Amino acid sequence: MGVFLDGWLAELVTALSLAVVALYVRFHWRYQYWKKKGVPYDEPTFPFGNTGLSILGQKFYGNVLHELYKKAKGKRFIGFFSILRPLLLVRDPELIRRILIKDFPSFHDRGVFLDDEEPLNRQLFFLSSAEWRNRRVKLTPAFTSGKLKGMFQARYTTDVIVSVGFGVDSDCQRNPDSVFRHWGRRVFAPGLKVSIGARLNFISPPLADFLRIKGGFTEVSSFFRKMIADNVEYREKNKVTRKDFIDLLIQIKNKGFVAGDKLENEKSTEKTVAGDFPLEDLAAESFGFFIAGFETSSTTITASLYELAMHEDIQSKLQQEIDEVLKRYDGNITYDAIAEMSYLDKVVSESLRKYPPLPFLNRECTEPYTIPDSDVVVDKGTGIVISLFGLHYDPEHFPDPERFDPERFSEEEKANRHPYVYLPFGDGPHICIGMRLGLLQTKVGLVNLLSKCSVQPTEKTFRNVTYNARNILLLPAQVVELRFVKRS
Ligand code: HEM
Repeated sequence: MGVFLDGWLAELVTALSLAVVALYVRFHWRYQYWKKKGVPYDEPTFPFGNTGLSILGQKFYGNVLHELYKKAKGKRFIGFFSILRPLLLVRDPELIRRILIKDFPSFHDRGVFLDDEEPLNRQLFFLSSAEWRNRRVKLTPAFTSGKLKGMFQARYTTDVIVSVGFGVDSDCQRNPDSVFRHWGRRVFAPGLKVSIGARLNFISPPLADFLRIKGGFTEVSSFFRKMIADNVEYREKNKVTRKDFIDLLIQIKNKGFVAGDKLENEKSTEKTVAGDFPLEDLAAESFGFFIAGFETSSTTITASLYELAMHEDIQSKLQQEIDEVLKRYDGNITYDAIAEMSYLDKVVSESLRKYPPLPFLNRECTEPYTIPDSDVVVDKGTGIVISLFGLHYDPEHFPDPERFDPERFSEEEKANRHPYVYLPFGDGPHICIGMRLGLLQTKVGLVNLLSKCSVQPTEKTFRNVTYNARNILLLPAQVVELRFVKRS
């Protein structure tokens, strides 16, 4: 016998039904949000809003956003929902420019949730603005071209990142099972639970916060933190210096700034002092460099090689440039030699257009904001999303967008289009801090390979790429099979 009804089962079913109805009403009411504001929006469905396929791992989030972008053709922005959270996808390049740069004070957070109980989460990409600003000022001098030139060694992605970031030799090229590749893979090819968590951190931060989902790094946390702590201790004890990020981060930890840069004097305000960048933050930051630089650059190298294999004419033209420049540098792949390869720059730019490793940018509205030339007020807390697939594949900006054409990046073509329709590294104060390093290591990898080998498709090489729906970063769902043929 139940308290109100005949049996406990009937009471349970009734209570559950009432809860579902209450939830449904709550969602239905929330889903009127954009309508009430007079903003065009994509009709959401209960309970995931417009991002269900991505949260459930059935569709790549980059593609979900691309479709929304296409649906909003002719409009400056479109509203949508991630579960209960209203988001605004912005299409208009002029409005994008304002959000990223001029009106940055109203959008200074990225709006991604990562639990700060996990020490590795305390890194630039995820910090909220109060801490981010100070950290960004400290870290910027570590990425100047002078510093990169000093660190530069001709190695490939994992090795470069590991060498410059961690000060240890990873030997990933000769040993594909090296410990770094192993841990790198654990970060980027996580299990189901971690991958759902990672998607929620980006797609639905409030739910991730509610569920206290820590982000994907807990599994790898102790390995990286111990490695960095041992490394720092060894260097400090034995007075070892190497020209790498760890050196620079140790300087920040001990002195509060990086020596030898203009910024040292310009920006060392009273906030930039020793002691507010402890070892734990140093570890988080170097781990951040590892994760931000590992997959992004290797994806760009793979994408470039894939397109070059499919376009023999472009590959020959590039190899001709590489051969000519390297001849002048006695075969040495130096920083200056890479800088002289202008066609290489176009090829990499076009690869980043078609395959932006992070195919969206996000910001959170941090104070009510009236969209210029409209009556729409964006409320504090609203998520702002910019679809890079949308912009980079928009035929209005890039005619015949599926075609791989490095000439889109000739000075003339670049001058003919709006600068905010091509944003593989983002822009504004949150722009990728590792842009120069990412480009450099991608180019070094390509030059190393293409100076010795040509690349060809095999019968198994796919013609239509699809993306791994469980990942936030762009990763092909299939293996990219290519044949390398030694050049004579
Ligand atoms: C081809 C390589 C790379 C691509 C395409 C790429 C792309 C991006 C993008 C799109 C953002 C977001 C920018 C925004 O929101 O406006 C970003 C942020 C960031 N990237 Fe990269 N990245 C690359 C390589 C690297 C490397 C090598 C590092 C470090 C060693 C790095 C470190 C970071 C950090 C720390 C942030 C956060 C910056 C901030 O919020 O202040 N990235 N990157």
